[in-house]
Amino acid sequence: MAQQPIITVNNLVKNYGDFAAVKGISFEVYEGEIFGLLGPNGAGKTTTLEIIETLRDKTSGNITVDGFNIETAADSIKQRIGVQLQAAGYYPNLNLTELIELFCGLYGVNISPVTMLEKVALTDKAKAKYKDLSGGQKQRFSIATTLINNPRIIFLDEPTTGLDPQARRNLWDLIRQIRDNGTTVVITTHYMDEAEELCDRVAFVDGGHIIGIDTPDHFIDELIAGGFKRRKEVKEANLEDVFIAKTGKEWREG
Ligand SMILES: Nc1ncnc2c1ncn2[C@@H]1O[C@H](COP(=O)(O)OP(=O)(O)OP(=O)(O)O)[C@@H](O)[C@H]1O
Repeated sequence: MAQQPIITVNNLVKNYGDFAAVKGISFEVYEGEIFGLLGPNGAGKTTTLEIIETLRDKTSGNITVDGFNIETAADSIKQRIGVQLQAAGYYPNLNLTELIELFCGLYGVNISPVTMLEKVALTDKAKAKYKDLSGGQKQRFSIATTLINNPRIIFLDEPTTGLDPQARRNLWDLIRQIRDNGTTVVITTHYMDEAEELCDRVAFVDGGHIIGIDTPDHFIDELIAGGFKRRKEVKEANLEDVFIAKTGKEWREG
């Protein structure tokens, strides 16, 4: 079956004053995939995401999200997407149930907080405050908040940074589950193992340009076909596998 684009970015340019952060990039995100934007610090990933999310103005270029043009239908786009807020966005004195109720009010939707917390395995923290959660729990909670308006697409900017190996793997499972339930996921990450494991396709961004888009498998096969060889013989496991084998796979953060 042909892949249906749900996001189309055409020749996007973003200048901050004299500085060109995004220099004419084009790509499509397909419906139902996990799409990764990869690249070094300052490559222009967050800028690109924020423009697609309608949070930042572009300098030029065309973008459509779920059939809506960002210039003429930003409000319709906002209704169809879920964006992870930075931690500072959460009221410190509200517990998770109250925070979800607050978000439901903002979106004008009626969903039980327990249902949302169940999706991210946080029902036992329903009465806890956000600030008292572990790093992995905070990330899961913020992913739950992206799902409240039943979005077509969610955007996750480095969702596993700072998490331990179990918490990262559990978050990968959660993100796959969200994809399997029909939500398209756009993610940025600096972890290549994460991108390889999680993303259906990735785009490499460097210096404001896209320098390649493909599946992780194709990229790797292409490199090998070009004669690339790792210097060291690769073992069948790595230190992270040892860590997981010794400490288990269960949720760690209570
Ligand atoms: N508001 C701003 N004003 C001026 N320059 C900015 C602004 N926001 C970002 N930049 C610059 O634009 C470039 C791209 O930044 P961006 O945050 O999009 O990169 P990134 O790929 O997300 O990087 P990282 O991986 O570090 O998050 C950087 O050189 C950054 O300093």
